[in-house]
Amino acid sequence: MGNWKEMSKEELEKQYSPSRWSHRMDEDAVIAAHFALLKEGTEIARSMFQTLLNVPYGEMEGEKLDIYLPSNPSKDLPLVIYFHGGYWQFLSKEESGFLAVPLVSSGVVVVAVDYDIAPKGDINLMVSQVRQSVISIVQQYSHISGVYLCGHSAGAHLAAMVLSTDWSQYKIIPNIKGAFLISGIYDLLPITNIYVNDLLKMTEKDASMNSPIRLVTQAKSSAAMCEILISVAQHDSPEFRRQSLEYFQALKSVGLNVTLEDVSNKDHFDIIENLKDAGFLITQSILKTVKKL
Ligand SMILES: N[C@@H](CC(=O)c1ccccc1NC=O)C(=O)O
Repeated sequence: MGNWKEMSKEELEKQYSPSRWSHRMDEDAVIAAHFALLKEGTEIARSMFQTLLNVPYGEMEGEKLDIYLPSNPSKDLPLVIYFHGGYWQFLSKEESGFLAVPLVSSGVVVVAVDYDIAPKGDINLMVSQVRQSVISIVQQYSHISGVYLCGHSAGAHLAAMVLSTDWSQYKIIPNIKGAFLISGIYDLLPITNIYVNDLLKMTEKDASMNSPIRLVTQAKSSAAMCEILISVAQHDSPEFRRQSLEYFQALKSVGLNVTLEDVSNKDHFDIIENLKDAGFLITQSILKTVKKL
């Protein structure tokens, strides 16, 4: 899978430092602006809509989610579950409500999920938490018209891991109708020996077992009815772009319903920040898919 094995540690660290590829700002500024925008957008969403904040989906302290509700909730609304990015070590649901602004305004329920980021949580715990969050939502909201997943960066990885879940080990099988995977990582092996793994402390076995690109056979059976949209930014690094392309090809080769969207003039950060706007390409794709427009 690619030529990352031939790259020096220095080159790999550059490829897996999204902030170094932005054409808009320098590294520190793009990350600072990212945090500020997501936080501000989340506060706007909380002021606009009825919310249920800090709803538990499990026993552990970190297993909480926020629900953003349309004002006239009818019975069969679509529901989008969002998993935030931040390399499994930054961000939280407190910065994950921004995308509710255009979606909830159009009659979609939005759920933002917290999971225990590193160093508190490891990759196995995070994957099991996001799976449990989906189960919990489906149990509580039996009247919705469909459940859709959305994730950015590390959150797209987690959403992809949900698609590859063997649900026979759970009490119910959630009917996931679609997934929006934005600038994700689908093979974790390239990051096991670089700075990203300093806090995560994944072994190669952890990385391999939690790599969606190695679990497409499971996705083929668990996500057979799912509409999958993989988006990647023009100014994502070549390695990030390769990861999206190869995951797209792998899902396509087993016959899944998957589309790849190359989003021009965006980088790793504004590709998700722009989901606060109704007119943005990916917002429109999400609305079309979940509302069957
Ligand atoms: N060191 C990384 C940091 C990073 O990827 C990041 C940092 C804060 C919030 C989100 C991030 N990335 C993806 O979600 C970078 O160079 O961008």
